[in-house]
Amino acid sequence: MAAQIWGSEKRARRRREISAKIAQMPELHDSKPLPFMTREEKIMESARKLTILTEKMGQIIDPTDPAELYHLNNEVLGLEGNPMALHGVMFIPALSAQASDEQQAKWLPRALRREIIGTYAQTELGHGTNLQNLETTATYDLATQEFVLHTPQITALKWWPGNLGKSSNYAVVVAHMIIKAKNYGPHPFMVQLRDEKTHEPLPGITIGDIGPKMAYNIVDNGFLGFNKYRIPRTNLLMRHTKVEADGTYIKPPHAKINYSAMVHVRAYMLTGQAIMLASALNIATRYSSVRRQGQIDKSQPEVKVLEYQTQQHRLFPSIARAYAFQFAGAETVKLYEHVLKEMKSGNVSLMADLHALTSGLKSVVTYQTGEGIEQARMACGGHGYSMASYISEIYGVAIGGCTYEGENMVMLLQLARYLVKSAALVKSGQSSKLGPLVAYLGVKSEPTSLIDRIPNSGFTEYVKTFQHVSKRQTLKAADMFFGLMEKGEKREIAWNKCSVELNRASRLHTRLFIVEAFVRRVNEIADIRIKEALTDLLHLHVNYELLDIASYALEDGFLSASQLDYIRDQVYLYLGKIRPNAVSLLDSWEFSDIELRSVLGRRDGNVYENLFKWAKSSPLNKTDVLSSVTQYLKPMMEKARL
Ligand SMILES: CCCCCCCCCCCC(=O)SCCNC(=O)CCNC(=O)[C@H](O)C(C)(C)COP(=O)(O)OP(=O)(O)OC[C@H]1O[C@@H](n2cnc3c(N)ncnc32)[C@H](O)[C@@H]1OP(=O)(O)O
Ligand SMILES: Cc1cc2nc3c(=O)[nH]c(=O)nc-3n(C[C@H](O)[C@H](O)[C@H](O)COP(=O)(O)OP(=O)(O)OC[C@H]3O[C@@H](n4cnc5c(N)ncnc54)[C@H](O)[C@@H]3O)c2cc1C
Repeated sequence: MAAQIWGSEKRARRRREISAKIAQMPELHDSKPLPFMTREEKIMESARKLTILTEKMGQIIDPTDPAELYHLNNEVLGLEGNPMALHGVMFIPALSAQASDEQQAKWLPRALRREIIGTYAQTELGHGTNLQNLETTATYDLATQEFVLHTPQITALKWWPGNLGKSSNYAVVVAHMIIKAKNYGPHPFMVQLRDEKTHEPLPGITIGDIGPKMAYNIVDNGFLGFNKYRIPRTNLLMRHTKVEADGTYIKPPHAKINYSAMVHVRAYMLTGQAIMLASALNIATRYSSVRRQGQIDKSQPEVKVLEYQTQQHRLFPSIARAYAFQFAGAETVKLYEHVLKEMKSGNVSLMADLHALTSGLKSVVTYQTGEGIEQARMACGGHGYSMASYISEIYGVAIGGCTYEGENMVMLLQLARYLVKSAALVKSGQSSKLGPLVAYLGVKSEPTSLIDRIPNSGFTEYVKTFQHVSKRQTLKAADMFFGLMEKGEKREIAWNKCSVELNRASRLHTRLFIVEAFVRRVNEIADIRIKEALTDLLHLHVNYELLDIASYALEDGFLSASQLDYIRDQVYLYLGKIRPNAVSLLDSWEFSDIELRSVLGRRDGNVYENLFKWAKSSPLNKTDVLSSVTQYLKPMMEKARL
């Protein structure tokens, strides 16, 4: 199963080997539990481990393999981030995709050797979503052949970029490029921010940390202002766009090609979300198989809380989602790598499809991951609320994904643009022009679902039902939009008036894709035992998800009330079937205790001993009487007693 999750036997084996090596290297372990550290201590601890990793990485992993590097980071540095998180996730991908060969030769080896640390500075205090209204300017000075970066007012301060505040000395900065008074829109520039020797900010640069956040507090998300700060013309990233010495602008082959670093993260973050969801569920499910509370049959001893149907219903559909996200994420990364290769050789025809797909997936996956992790926390009762579970940290980090790389609602609306265009093709009889991801919009649907009549259809009837509701909602929202315009409404106003319905279509379309990715994977599996276990999980997935969106299928009678009862029964049937495998389905992800960082979810299951030991090590327990008591509470009580 681990091979299914991680992509191959080799990958799964390498993960195990890497975890085993790290277990033998105490210098790479947290020196004390992260929840007991201040933010400054955590940042120091992370930097300490990061530098050891830089020295010893070659002994542990193949540093050219991104999957191995990712696992190493998760184990050693953890999910709260690290001082170079954005360096790997966005800075290097931005240079790789957007810098010319000559620029790459100059900067990439230095970045890869970690001579310099970089980030991706795009979002501003006043604007994150609407990139067209970013305010930082890069004005070309023909006389000196330099761009002059400037922050015209407080809202133009770069705000949020990870590791910008304190760690990075370089950044890819997105600014509006102005040449001879003409604004060419946002473009990426390579900018040195700090002196390479002293790490002091360079003159003309105001920079710092934006303060603590809900989670991710090892990352120094930062602010950045420029005061007429000059950089050479050749620091504009010039793989796709060029500005010649005389100010001549050569436009890129696709208007949005400079957005590639964002698409990179949107594609890769899906498996990251799956891992966080599976981690939280691993903790909750292990704990639920240790925790005994109450009886189902009063004549019997107390049961493990995992025996309760409500507990299973709370956890198991999310287990199925974690697998589904992992499989859909793997397909998306494959597509992304293909499109990137095509883009490098000038073929940009697949960019729109990739953008639509990743926009929808990042939104649905991050939202449902957040839901699943919060359920996992509640499933642990009181101990879930303790930082000893570590679930609150996982939650805080995971839901950051609902916001970064494009706010979820906004990204769903990006997918909706694609769906509406596709609906227009269907309506004008041009279904043959539909791309493979939306081809189902052009296929005539049956009048009613056959879900309960062909139970051995190998999920075909389920996929058809998802297709039906997605198609119906897409066409309905598109009709609403076109209808308003026909009545004379301006396009943008009509769009806004339909946007809730449009986003519903986007979610349904994305959920269909996730189901299909899960079905595709299960169909590919040869090992009968693995296939069986995953088929059970897939049964739970399709039935649970369909129940969740049933109102769309009931509206037009595609599903009947009795079919809904059938689907519900199937959910209960598969909850029971999955119960014996539940812990194994999560243990198969093979998270080490070091990686999970959860006292509650450790592999040994010694929950109560571990919790007591952990509480005793709390800094508050170093002394029996705190100074807050001697200084304030004791005098207060004494005064009251007089
Ligand atoms: C590893 C895990 C670790 C995980 C660890 C991760 C650590 C955290 C990292 C976080 C880093 C960040 O957040 S970095 C900052 C991220 N920021 C964002 O994501 C900003 C979100 N905003 C945007 O992406 C954009 O502004 C949009 C897409 C919302 C709107 O862009 P716009 O330029 O105004 O375009 P708009 O008019 O809406 O659309 C014009 C046309 O362009 C198309 N279009 C728009 N974008 C694209 C695109 N990328 N590719 C192709 N086409 C595109 C549209 O579909 C549309 O096509 P047509 O319909 O006309 O055909
Ligand atoms: C943990 C974290 C890490 C980050 N890292 C980076 C980084 O490394 N580099 C970087 O540059 N940025 C980074 N960001 C910033 C991030 O990319 C932005 O916050 C994000 O793109 C959302 O933009 P915003 O903050 O402007 O939200 P807003 O757009 O202001 O969103 C506020 C509300 O307005 C709604 N809204 C906005 N526009 C529309 C619209 N057109 N239609 C409908 N509704 C709309 C949204 O749906 C939302 O409900 C990070 C953010 C976080 C939280």
